[in-house]
This record gives sequence, C-alpha cells and structure tokens, in this order.
Amino acid sequence: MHEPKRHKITVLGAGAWGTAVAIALASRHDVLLWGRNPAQMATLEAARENTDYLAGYPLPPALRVTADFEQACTHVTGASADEAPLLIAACPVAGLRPLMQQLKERPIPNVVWLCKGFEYETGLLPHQVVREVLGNAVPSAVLSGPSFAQEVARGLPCALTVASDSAALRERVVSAVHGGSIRVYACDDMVGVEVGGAVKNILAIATGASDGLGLGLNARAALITRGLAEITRLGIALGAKPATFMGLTGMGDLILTCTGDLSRNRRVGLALAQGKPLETIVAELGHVAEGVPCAKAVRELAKKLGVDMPITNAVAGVLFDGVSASAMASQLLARDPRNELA
Ligand SMILES: NC(=O)C1=CN([C@@H]2O[C@H](COP(=O)(O)OP(=O)(O)OC[C@H]3O[C@@H](n4cnc5c(N)ncnc54)[C@H](O)[C@@H]3O)[C@@H](O)[C@H]2O)C=CC1
Ligand SMILES: O=C(CO)COP(=O)(O)O
Repeated sequence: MHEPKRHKITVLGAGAWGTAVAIALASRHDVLLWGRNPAQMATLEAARENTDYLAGYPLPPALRVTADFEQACTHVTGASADEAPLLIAACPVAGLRPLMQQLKERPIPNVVWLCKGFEYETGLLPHQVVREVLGNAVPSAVLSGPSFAQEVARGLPCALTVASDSAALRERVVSAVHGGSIRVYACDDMVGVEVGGAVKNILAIATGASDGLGLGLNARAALITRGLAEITRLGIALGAKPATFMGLTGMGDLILTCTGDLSRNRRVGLALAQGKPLETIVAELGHVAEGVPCAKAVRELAKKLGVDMPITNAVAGVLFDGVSASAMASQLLARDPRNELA
C-alpha cells in the first residue's frame, strides 16, 4: 500500500504543464510554483488562475506562487530531510540549460524535469544537458508519459513514468506524485523515456497533417505504428532499452499525442495541412510545440548516427524546406518496400 507522505515541492516554470502539476500536487504537499515573469505571476496570484497558459483551472487555495527565484530555491534547499524536498523543472527544453545554470551554485537536493525533446543546438537529451551543467552529484530524474495538462488539472486519471539512475530519487518521486488520480511507474531507462517523449511530438505533427488532409484512420494507424518503429530505432542507437518504447512514455504518449486534439503538436500538423506558414502557426498557438525544433535536431542526429527516420525527415521537410503536407504524404508512400521488422 502506498504510504502518503507530505513533501516540500518547488515547481520551476508556470506554463500549462508546470501549473497543472502544481495544481495536482497542492492538495497533498507544500507546493510553491515559480514563474519567471513577475507581471504574469502577479496576474496569476490576483486571478488565482493561469489565464495565459491554463485558463479555466483555478489554483487551489493551498498552492503558493512566486516570481522570486531565491524564494523558490530556498523552499527546497532550506527543507529538512524529513520534509523530503523535491525540485521540479517544468520549462521547455530550450529553457532547461539556462534554468540549470541558475541552479548551479545552489545546494539543491535533486532535480526532476518534465520537458520533452532534444536540445536544439546540441542534439543532447535533457539528462545530458542537466549533467553537463550540474555534474553527476545532484540526483536527477525525468518524469514523463501521456498527460495533457488540462486533464491533470481537472484531476482526471493518468499514469506517468519516472526514470532515474538514483533509486532513492525514483522512490521520492513516486512517493510525492503517485496518489489520488495519478499513478507513477518507475524505471532506470532515462534515454528510452526521453527519446520516446521527444520523438512522439514529431509524429503528432505528422498525424495531425495526415488527418488535416483527410487521409483517413488507416493512414493515422500506419503513421503511429511506423512512428513507433522509428522511435525505437533511434532509441536503440542511443542506448535505450527496447521494452521502454512499449510503455507509457513510448507507445502510451505516442497514441495520446497523435490522436488527442488537446495536443499542440498535433494542432501544428492540422494547421500545416491547411497550408498555413509555420511562423503564423507558432504565433497563433501561444504555447511551445516541442516537435518543431525537435524535428530539426532529430533529423540531424539520425543522419549522423545512420538511423533511418523517414517520417521525421518528411515532417522536417514540411517545417523547414517548403515541402507541402500533401507532397510529404506522397513521398512517404512512394518509398521502396521494406521488411517490417528490419
Ligand atoms: N502541456 C502539456 O500538456 C505537457 C507538456 N509537457 C512538456 O512540458 C514542457 C513545458 O510545456 P508547457 O508548460 O506546456 O509549455 P507552455 O508553452 O504552456 O509554457 C512554457 C512556459 O515555460 C516558460 N519558459 C520558457 N522558457 C523558459 C526559460 N528559459 N526558463 C524558465 N521558463 C521558461 C514560459 O514562460 C512559460 O511559462 C514542454 O517540454 C512540454 O513538451 C509535458 C507533458 C504535458
Ligand atoms: O506531452 C504532452 C502530452 O503527454 C503534450 O503534448 P503537446 O505538447 O503536443 O500538447
């Protein structure tokens, strides 16, 4: 039986996902949500709602918010071991390195990140970025899986996976997050969990484009399945365990993001099918769509590693090389036949 314990938790990043996670944890723990924009955090405090990133989901009275980075850090660095502190980074991949640099000289107890992607400039996975900045001494973990912010904020059921090579941190994350309507599974395959979370966003753009073109449910199922093959090939080349891709952060998140209209990445694909320019789509979205920078990073990485990723290449072609969505579909169909399991 899972023993509930009260934790001191700081969530760094007040976008849709950071806000939803803070809302979900505030009824069980002492949670402080930090956002980098003071004006936005003042509005959030006054309205007790994140009208910019998660409108319609009131903050529970127990959830405290701040724009003061010092206060956000002290909440966990000043906590006793008994208060089992947890530091959660809820920024996009692009913000991870700067955020870790801000944390570098502080005695943080651990760090858990929620972002999904490869660092655009370096092609590194989030755990590699974190270790490059903080070194290996700080226990670190990734928490990922199929989880739309709006559903988590509403308290609907979801299941996540925490991956870390620190058994103690895995246990702490499970202790803090598992409970209520959230189940948390644990594993030690950080590479597999991060590759699944990153590449599914690219495939959500592909399925969105296919659905937007009216190519049908058969095409959608084909893209998801061949997308999983693509994710698995890249993951294995990077040292992941193949079984991870059949789990929540692989197949689970892939299905959710490719089929759920709450997905921002899927919505990018739907808009590409209408012929909208990428700049317009990104501006109208108002949130990150990690699949966009990730498509470029993964295309380059796969080329370097000699991994065949035709759907990723096709999506990158539409996003960055002026290929139309319908030409993308034709190009994918025109490829030579291959052995399904190769
Ligand atoms: N929204 C969702 O349902 C889920 C999102 N995620 C992942 O979580 C990450 C964040 O996504 P969202 O919160 O949804 O994005 P969002 O677009 O709703 O909000 C992004 C937030 O990050 C902040 N930010 C941007 N750059 C930053 C930096 N350098 N330092 C600190 N903060 C920075 C922005 O000010 C904003 O508050 C992404 O990697 C996303 O893939 C994961 C699971 C679910
Ligand atoms: O990662 C997510 C759900 O698990 C959210 O996906 P989007 O970023 O496409 O909205």
